[in-house]
Amino acid sequence: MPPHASPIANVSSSPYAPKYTDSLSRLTNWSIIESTLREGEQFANAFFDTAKKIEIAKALDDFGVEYIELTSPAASEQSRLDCIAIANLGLKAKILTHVRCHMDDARIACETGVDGLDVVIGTSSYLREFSHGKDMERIIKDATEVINYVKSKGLEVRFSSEDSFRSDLVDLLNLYKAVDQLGVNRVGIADTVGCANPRQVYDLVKTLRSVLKPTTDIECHFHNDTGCATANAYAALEAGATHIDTSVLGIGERNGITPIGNLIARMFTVDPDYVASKYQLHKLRDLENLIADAVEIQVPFNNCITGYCAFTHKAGIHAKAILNNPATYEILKPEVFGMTRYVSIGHRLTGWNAVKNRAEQLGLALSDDDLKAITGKIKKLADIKNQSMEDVDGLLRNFHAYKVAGDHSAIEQLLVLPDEVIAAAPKAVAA
Ligand SMILES: CC(=O)SCCNC(=O)CCNC(=O)[C@H](O)C(C)(C)COP(=O)(O)OP(=O)(O)OC[C@H]1O[C@@H](n2cnc3c(N)ncnc32)[C@H](O)[C@@H]1OP(=O)(O)O
Ligand SMILES: O=C(O)CCC(=O)C(=O)O
Ligand SMILES: [Zn+2]
Repeated sequence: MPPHASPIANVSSSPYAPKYTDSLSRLTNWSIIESTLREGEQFANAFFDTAKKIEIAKALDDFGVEYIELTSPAASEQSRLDCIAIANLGLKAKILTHVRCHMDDARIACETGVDGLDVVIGTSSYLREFSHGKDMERIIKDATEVINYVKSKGLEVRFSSEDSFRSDLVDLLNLYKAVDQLGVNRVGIADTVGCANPRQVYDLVKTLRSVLKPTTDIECHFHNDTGCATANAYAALEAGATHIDTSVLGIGERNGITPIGNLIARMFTVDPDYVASKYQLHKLRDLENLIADAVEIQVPFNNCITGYCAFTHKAGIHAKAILNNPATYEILKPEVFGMTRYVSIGHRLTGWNAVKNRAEQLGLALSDDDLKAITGKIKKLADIKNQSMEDVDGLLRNFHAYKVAGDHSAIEQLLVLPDEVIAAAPKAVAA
């Protein structure tokens, strides 16, 4: 095995793999703040009753997330009761609740039994003018009061600037320095409208890292409006962020945030053993199915790891190489996640090596010439419509039976397209 190779991943031979250790990087030392029960509740379809919230919290805890973030107890009486119920489950994960930078919210939240508060306030001019109406001086004043109060209760506190990437950098750094001096556990950066790209994220996190105490953690929250939520999370960790907000399947306000499964897939390629040591990877599919059912959506077909064709190989060139060595076209090993690989055969992009493999699975001894002839027949049929595995198996079995019987004319017959198939074919094919 090449240096750094892992028996659970196919990532070791990338010529672009990091060749030196970047002192800022937290790519191999990071935590998840799982926000399905906060950001996820902001998804248009989401309604979680208490029992469902508890089931989700337990499933997240089983999976191994470090933190579970809950909707503000100020949102409604039931939200408050649910916060208390989940804070009292005795889970391994730390329980946080997410509140406005306001003493009313902080007081209610501190009485719920959670481990910590994620405090947020918008800092962009859009939000200062059109949301809460406070200037930077007032934000720092309110932040100071809330943070001191939460700390006086002995709880963990994170302070975050909503819409960080449309906020003035000098304003942001002044605010973060002020809250850092107050002794927050973490500061947060939020790409609330999904406008940031990985390079901007890297720059902002790196700058922030340089002004904070080394012991202050950095949490990042990325919306996916322009498709960068997972890449931005990766860039943030490269630049020294310590915590990433996720939700299951990425559910959240609008089209949501970094999906936990995407983050796992991405980070697995960096340090598979580290990721496998923290999270119960084979439970990811059940976790996603739980949320998909709860909010009445399908797991997307192209979901990382668990999408229904995430480990399906189709084109003949791919199929041959995959059958020889799965590392050729797979960066992740399906079995690590409790998934299985599938080679699709019954289509016009198939190749004789894939057909040979299927014949071997069926225990049918056929020569290479036989298999090439059968492949030709599959392609002719598949030019009209894709063939099922049963169709392909039937063809292989019949060919084999005629061969054993020495019935050459039956084989010839088998290899031509029947008249009724030609007649039923679309005109261009029949001609
Ligand atoms: C980007 C994000 O996702 S942040 C998290 C979003 N989460 C939520 O909104 C939680 C669910 N929200 C709710 O249940 C309600 O909005 C509540 C309970 C928080 C507030 O409800 P209401 O008092 O009816 O106010 P409303 O929702 O209409 O407006 C928000 C109020 O919070 C203020 N506000 C907005 N953001 C903040 C903030 N970060 N810190 C302090 N105050 C804020 C606004 O100025 C406004 O105050 P106003 O009542 O003086 O106008
Ligand atoms: O609290 C935070 O950091 C993030 C809040 C949020 O959901 C957002 O800004 O999109
Ligand atoms: Zn958000």
